[in-house]
Amino acid sequence: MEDYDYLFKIVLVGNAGVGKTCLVRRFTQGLFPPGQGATIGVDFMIKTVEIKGMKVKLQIWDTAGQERFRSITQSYYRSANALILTYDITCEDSFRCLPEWLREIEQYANNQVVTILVGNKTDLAERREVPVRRAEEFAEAQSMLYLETSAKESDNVEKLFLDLACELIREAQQNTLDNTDRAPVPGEGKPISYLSCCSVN
Ligand SMILES: Nc1nc2c(ncn2[C@@H]2O[C@H](COP(=O)(O)OP(=O)(O)OP(=O)(O)O)[C@@H](O)[C@H]2O)c(=O)[nH]1
Repeated sequence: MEDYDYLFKIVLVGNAGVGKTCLVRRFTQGLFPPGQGATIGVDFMIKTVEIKGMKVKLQIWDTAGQERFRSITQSYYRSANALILTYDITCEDSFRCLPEWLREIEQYANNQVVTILVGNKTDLAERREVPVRRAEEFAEAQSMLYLETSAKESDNVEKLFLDLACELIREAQQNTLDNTDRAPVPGEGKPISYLSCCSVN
């Protein structure tokens, strides 16, 4: 027996140094690690949360932002249910690279993937280089959700992962409904569980 109702795979992508590892560590372990080194390849963490009485297991994959790991990290996109596309609000460069990340997503992720744009490091407001409005417009144009966070101050980090989990549950339930509503095609087999629950012994 599985000990959860839903299992979702979430992958974080974005330039090196934007704070992907810190976001994951803050959410899964409740800490902001000092002197966090660059991620090598990919890292993996699990956290189970409870949403509306359901156990939701989140498999969180933290990918390296450095270009040299790109061929490894791309292979993790395919099976992702959600992608957290992260930039640093104090680093214009990390925002300017977003179209490049979107091309990667388009090429390697499945077309059902839920993508959220995250501007991290809001605690460094005095060093902000990317205005909120600009990021909002970019996210809207790309049909992405958008949120700003601070892994350091723990601002919006819990909200980021829980909102994403809620959205994934909503989509999963919608897909189940769509499949259940589908009229049976003549000759198409029915699942055994359906037949057995209707049989009279
Ligand atoms: N002030 C501030 N610093 C942050 C925040 N998040 C991360 N940092 C710092 O940014 C630097 C990079 O953080 P990481 O989490 O390693 O960044 P990353 O995106 O995982 O980097 P790669 O593994 O190289 O892709 C570290 O020095 C962190 O301490 C934040 O919310 N606020």
